[in-house]
Amino acid sequence: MTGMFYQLTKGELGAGRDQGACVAWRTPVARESFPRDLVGLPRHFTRRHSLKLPRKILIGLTSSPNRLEHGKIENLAIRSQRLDSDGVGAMITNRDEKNHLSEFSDALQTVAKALEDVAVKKALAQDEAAQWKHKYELELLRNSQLERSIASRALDSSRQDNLSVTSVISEGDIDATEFRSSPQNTQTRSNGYLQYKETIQNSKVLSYSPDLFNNLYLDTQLDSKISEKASFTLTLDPVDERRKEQNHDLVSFDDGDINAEVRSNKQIALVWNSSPASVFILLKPNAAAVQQLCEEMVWWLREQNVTKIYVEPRVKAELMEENADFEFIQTCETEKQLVTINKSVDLVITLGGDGTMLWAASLFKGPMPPLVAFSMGSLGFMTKFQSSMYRESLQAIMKGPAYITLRHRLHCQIIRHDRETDDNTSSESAEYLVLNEVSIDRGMSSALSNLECFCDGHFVTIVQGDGLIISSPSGSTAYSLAAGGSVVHPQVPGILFTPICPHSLSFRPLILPDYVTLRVQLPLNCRGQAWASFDGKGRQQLWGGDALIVRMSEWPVPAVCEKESSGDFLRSVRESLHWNRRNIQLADERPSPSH
Ligand SMILES: NC(=O)c1ccc[n+]([C@@H]2O[C@H](COP(=O)([O-])OP(=O)(O)OC[C@H]3O[C@@H](n4cnc5c(N)ncnc54)[C@H](O)[C@@H]3O)[C@@H](O)[C@H]2O)c1
Ligand SMILES: Nc1ncnc2c1ncn2[C@@H]1O[C@H](COP(=O)(O)OP(=O)(O)OP(=O)(O)O)[C@@H](O)[C@H]1O
Repeated sequence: MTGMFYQLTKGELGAGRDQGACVAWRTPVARESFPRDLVGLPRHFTRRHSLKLPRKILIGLTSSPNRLEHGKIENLAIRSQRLDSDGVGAMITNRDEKNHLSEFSDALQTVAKALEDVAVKKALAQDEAAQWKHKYELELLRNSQLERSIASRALDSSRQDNLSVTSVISEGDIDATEFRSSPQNTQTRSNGYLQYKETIQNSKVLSYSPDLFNNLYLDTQLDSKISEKASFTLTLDPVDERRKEQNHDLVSFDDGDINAEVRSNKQIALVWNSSPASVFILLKPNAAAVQQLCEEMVWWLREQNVTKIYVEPRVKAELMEENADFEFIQTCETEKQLVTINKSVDLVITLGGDGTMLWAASLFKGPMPPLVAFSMGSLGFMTKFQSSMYRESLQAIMKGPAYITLRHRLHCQIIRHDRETDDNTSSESAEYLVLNEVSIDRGMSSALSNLECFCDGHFVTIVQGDGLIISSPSGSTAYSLAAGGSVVHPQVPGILFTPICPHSLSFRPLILPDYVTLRVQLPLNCRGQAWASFDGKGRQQLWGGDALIVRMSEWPVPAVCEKESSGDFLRSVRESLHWNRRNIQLADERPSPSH
């Protein structure tokens, strides 16, 4: 035997030919020693980073080093260069054929390492590109906000009061960018979800200007008229006296001892600076009771001096069918108008179940006004307000203060693999904001899904099963719960990583910190298809080479609490999910020894 060559094509181990001296090596030992991580590793690498993997890798064993060097080794060397500067390292020479198996195994390990390194480099490069893109977009948004503010001043000096509020308040824009991208920056993360700038870092007050809720994300071409939204202030823990003395550093270094007295346990209260006067009501469709309540609520809101009431076009048509007097209700016909509505809405009200709340959140593809969710569904985990008490509840909320749960959303981006150029950086991409989760499943395919997962560029695992759920804490009680994920309080900053029916005994769900960027990609050679769903909607098919990038969004859903964040959450866990429901054990009827 002069030599043996093994071809690695599409992640499969096969046998090649060396000048007619080929030995087909298909023993179980060789297969077992084939490193698992190598199977299905991405083989599509951008030209920009020169990380394109070869379609075929040759691994040679020979008893003649010279032949390797001057024969097939040429082929190997070329491929090695493409793979990594360190080379494949799989060319092994061995005069002792008995040791071939172990040498071959070592060689494969080396190749696996090289492949993994390249995959990690690629993921890092793409994550970095995504982060830069994101920073760039934020910068654009800030600039356009600034420009609008300047234009507004020039246009109308009589609105000076409003403008001065805006300029002061703009210091306190809620923005989660820094804390996400900077895990080390514990100071700015001291309040969990809120990040506010130096000037007000210790003031315990976050203020929202009307401009804050303009839908900057979607459209910057809208009119630059001064918004008529009511302004308000979000105050950290104004009521709880016990916590007044606490400073907001997550970690303090007093006396050189590191302690963490204050964690992300703040309650957030909303205080209106001026009364809310415009409301957007969203209804669950095809429910007579919901429509009836909406009609009642509209008249009542008018009595409360709510001057602008918006509904969806479908709802306006239904209301007008009932009573032509509803003409005053406003609506939108186009997406652009919807954005304009978002700019001037003080409060969003949903009448329905959790699905209606998800629907409402999906309409706001950027900042969102406070949301009050009335329960008119079957489960109502997140919809804590009783519809029969809407007058009392809305009166209290519009007077303020009201507790708020900032329900964080996930920003998801699909990056399509360009099948023509064989890379996936240049193709079009679609973006989504989800309140619950993005799930990737195998759709109609009967094959195992095969999803390669990276976290901040680090290889995590390959999901082989029905799919994967990447969930927000709010979504932890939805699909993720059904797949065995932990129930997480909505104010715990994290991202849930929950497999769906993994074909493995040891694949436990994970909870990752909220600053990470996750990347899930389909190998080019995947057998089945995959589908991504966003809060159970908008299904998108993913093909081999496509990737999904998920990170925490900076635009949460500020949900008004019925009582306060923890009280509402625990009540839902007990009453909606019947968590730990069990008959209480009977008391011991024997007298205790002391009696
Ligand atoms: N196997 C499952 O449990 C499963 C499967 C698919 C989708 N879902 C969930 O359904 C959601 C879409 O909801 P929908 O109302 O539009 O669809 P839907 O009408 O199919 O209802 C899904 C159910 O999940 C509940 N739900 C939704 N969000 C919740 C949350 N955050 N906490 C607790 N319960 C919640 C709803 O109250 C409803 O009863 C998806 O985001 C997904 O989480 C669950
Ligand atoms: N305004 C809307 N427009 C279109 N679809 C909507 C709207 N509101 C709700 N939906 C959809 O209608 C479906 C049912 O709504 P919802 O979940 O609120 O009711 P439910 O199932 O009775 O309540 P629960 O979620 O408490 O079980 C959901 O899939 C939701 O996405």
